[in-house]
Order: sequence, then structure tokens, then C-alpha cells
Amino acid sequence: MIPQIDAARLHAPETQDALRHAATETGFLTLTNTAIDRAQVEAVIAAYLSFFRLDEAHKAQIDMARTGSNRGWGASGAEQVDPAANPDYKQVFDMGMELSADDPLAAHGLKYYAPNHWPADLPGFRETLEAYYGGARHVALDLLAALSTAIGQPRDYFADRFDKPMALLRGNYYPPRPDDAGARDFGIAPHTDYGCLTLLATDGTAGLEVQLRDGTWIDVAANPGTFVVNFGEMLEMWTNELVRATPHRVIGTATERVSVPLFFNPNYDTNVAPMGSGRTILAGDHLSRRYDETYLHLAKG
Ligand SMILES: O=C(O)CCC(=O)C(=O)O
Ligand SMILES: [Fe+2]
Repeated sequence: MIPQIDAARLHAPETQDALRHAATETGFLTLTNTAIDRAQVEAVIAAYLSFFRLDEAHKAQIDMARTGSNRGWGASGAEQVDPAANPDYKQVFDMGMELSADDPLAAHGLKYYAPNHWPADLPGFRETLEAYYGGARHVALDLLAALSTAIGQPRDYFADRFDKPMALLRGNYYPPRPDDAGARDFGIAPHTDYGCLTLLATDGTAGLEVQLRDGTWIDVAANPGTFVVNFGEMLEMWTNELVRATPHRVIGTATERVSVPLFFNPNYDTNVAPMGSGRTILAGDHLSRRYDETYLHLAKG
């Protein structure tokens, strides 16, 4: 079972127990009662839908395969998260943190702090996403503060490591599963997320499946206003594999579906080597390696 966490009681002893269990056993939890209400989630999902419904030529203006950045539109087939499967049939729209050119971190991680690409003629789209992005980062950071005490670290362990976060907000659009889709075709193939923490909103349509430790897949659904949270490979490494990165997938159904993950990662220059190891592995370098394996246009480039 997936633990449920009340975001208004993150530091209560029973929540801390549930959080530790979620992070170290299942790798997934659902989160209610955050500062982001149902209406705001519905608004951001509606904004993404209005973008994905644009014709291809319009979206192609900000196709990341053409612009070469991981901002803007990713067409169906642009990513392959599992080398044993075909490229995912989902479409995506990505935006993230922008830093001014004179910021020392901007020089490093152009990929992570690059200017966003916005579609032309879509009123309110940018504002809706930016407002949601700000709120989602707060929710994610609060949850990390609670997680750090739940796993025996100081409450502020993560705080100043996430003040210029490589935080990517994505809209995933899954069309109805194509009639000719086969066993190697997925909305998103089985994978673990690369980063630290993923805060996912969905439109309430079923589709997400999570793999339990015995290998079975279970459905996880959340209505707008309830979030699904999971942990990624970077945090797994950072915490000496105390926190688990759990495989998940979307095969897809006859119903179209929108989901909105915030991939929440620390500042580019954060040392995410296993705690206590004395090694240095920069968060940005770690992430780059995994991105290069997944975004087909980066792998080719
Ligand atoms: O759409 C979903 O429910 C999951 C999406 C996902 O796993 C991802 O974007 O990494
Ligand atoms: Fe994922």
C-alpha cells in the first residue's frame, strides 16, 4: 500500500513514521492538504491541454529537438526511458529555473537554467505555469525538510542546497493508447526517476502503475489536489540507498490523460555523493549523464 501523508502535519510523529516508511520501503506516497488547491491543479492541467491541442506546426516552433534545449515541446517518441522498450508515445512540455547570465551557476548548467520557450498566442499559459511552478517548489521543499528529519538528518539539511534548484516542471500528455500499440509501447516505459523528489499532479485518470518490491504492479490514482510523490536515483545514491527509487510506468488506456510532474533537484553544484563517503559527485553532472541517455536528441547530438 502507498502511504498517505498530510502536508499540514509533516512534523507530527505519526507523519514522520509514515514518511520514513514511504521513503525507505515503497518509494511512493500520496500527499494531501498542501498549499496548492484543486482549482490550481485543474487550471494548470487545462493550460497544458490547450497547449497540447495546438496543431503540430505551432508546437514545432518550440520543439526541443530543434532548439536543442530541454525546454519547450517534446514530441511523441522524443524520449526513450527504457532501452528495452520503444520510445514513449507521450508528448511533453518542459519549463524550469532561469538564472541571469551573470549568476555563477548559469555558466555551468546551461541545460538546467536555460531560458524557457513559450508558445506564441496562448494567453495565460505562461502565467498559469509559472504560478504553479512557484507553489510546487514550496510544497516539495517542505516535504524534503520533513523527510530529512524522518531519516535522521537536520531539518535544514536540504534547504540551502535547493535555493537555485534544477527543478523541471513537465506536462505529460498521453493520447488514448494507439490501436496498433504492442507490448513494447508505453505512454512512459518502466523507469525510475533520475533526481531527488518528484511531485506529481494528475487529472484523476488512471494510468500510473508502481512496482512493489515483490515485482507486482499496482495502480496509483490521485484526483487533482492530491499529489503522488516518489523519490529518484539521485536521492537514493545521496542517502546511501536508504531512500528508494521505485520503478513506475504508464501503459495507457482508451482515455487521454494529463499528468504534471515537478522533478525537484538541488543546485547544480551540490555534492550528492553518498553521505559520509568523502567523495564528490555534483548533482548537475549526475543528472546530465541520465538526461543524455534519455532525450533522444541529446543522445544523437
Ligand atoms: O504520468 C504519470 O503518472 C507518471 C509520469 C512519470 O513517471 C514521469 O514523467 O517521470
Ligand atoms: Fe517517472
